[in-house]
Amino acid sequence: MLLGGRIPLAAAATCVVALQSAQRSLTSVIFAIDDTYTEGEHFNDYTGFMERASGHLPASESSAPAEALQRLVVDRVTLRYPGRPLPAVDDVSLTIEAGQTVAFVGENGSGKSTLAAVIAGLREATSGAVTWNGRPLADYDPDDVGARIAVVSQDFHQWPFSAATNIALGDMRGEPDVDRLEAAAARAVAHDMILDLPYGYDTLLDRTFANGQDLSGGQWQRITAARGFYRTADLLVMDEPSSALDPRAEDALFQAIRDRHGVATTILITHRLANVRHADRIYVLHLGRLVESGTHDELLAAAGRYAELFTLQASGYHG
Ligand SMILES: Nc1ncnc2c1ncn2[C@@H]1O[C@H](COP(=O)(O)OP(=O)(O)OP(=O)(O)O)[C@@H](O)[C@H]1O
Repeated sequence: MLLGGRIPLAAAATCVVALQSAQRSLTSVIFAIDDTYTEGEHFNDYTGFMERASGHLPASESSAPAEALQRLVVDRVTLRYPGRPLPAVDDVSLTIEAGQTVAFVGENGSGKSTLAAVIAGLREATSGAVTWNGRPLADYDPDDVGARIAVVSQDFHQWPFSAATNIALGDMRGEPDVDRLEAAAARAVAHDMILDLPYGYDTLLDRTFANGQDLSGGQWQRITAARGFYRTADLLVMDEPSSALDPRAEDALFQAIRDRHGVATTILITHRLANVRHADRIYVLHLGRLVESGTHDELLAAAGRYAELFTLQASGYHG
């Protein structure tokens, strides 16, 4: 582990400077910072974030402004991590239309997060391509396309800032907007919880500071989801957004995700299959390969891997 559970103060200060001086360069990578950074290839790459935020990673020479998402195509994408015998994502093709909610499901290690990272432009495919309105993602200005994509990662970082700033980090273009901030928090079931904090939205979320406050894992997860909702992105990737939430909060969060249907595009990754019933399309991954796709009803009728996992979960794993 290169960084501890908390970002060191000096790094936080550097980060604030980087954020302030490089608002234009701030991309969805902010959602993908992880405190379990172990190698240069990690999905949640802190160094990669800092370099992008400081403008160190050059945009592609042919970069073009990204227009609003109409159709996203994953065309025969394979990603092989260095030193791994098998690809994490193996020859996957799928199409996502604007406004759809799609779900990636499958057992641990089946490649869901890796595929989402390729779609979000956080990882480069070993082969194949992701196209945004028919044009390869790599052709766009990374900052520009990044501004249209938000990723709520399962390995979110706990920033030592106020609750308001932690949410506002979701969109650094312009001054934080209080109404938008509170609306995003409400959708993520975070608003009332924040109002209960000693200083409300101004509460510093780090107990090592005077008057700072610690949050539980589930409370942090709500803040992180609020960060995702705060960003007015065309495409929102939510990777296990409810793993630490209590049932009431989880239900409310998934209702908020359903409310996006037809308005914005959402990729949902979750092991809680009851929450993907309403998805327009469910993609089932197994050992990196796309093995099934369809609606919940279609997949149940097909009596394949999804039906097996769903039935197992619905029965409480006791058969
Ligand atoms: N940074 C990495 N370096 C090497 N291998 C990796 C890395 N990240 C993931 N993998 C491997 O890639 C495969 C797919 O991992 P991935 O995290 O995409 O699966 P997942 O379906 O999202 O899993 P989970 O449900 O546990 O979150 C796994 O075998 C995993 O061990």
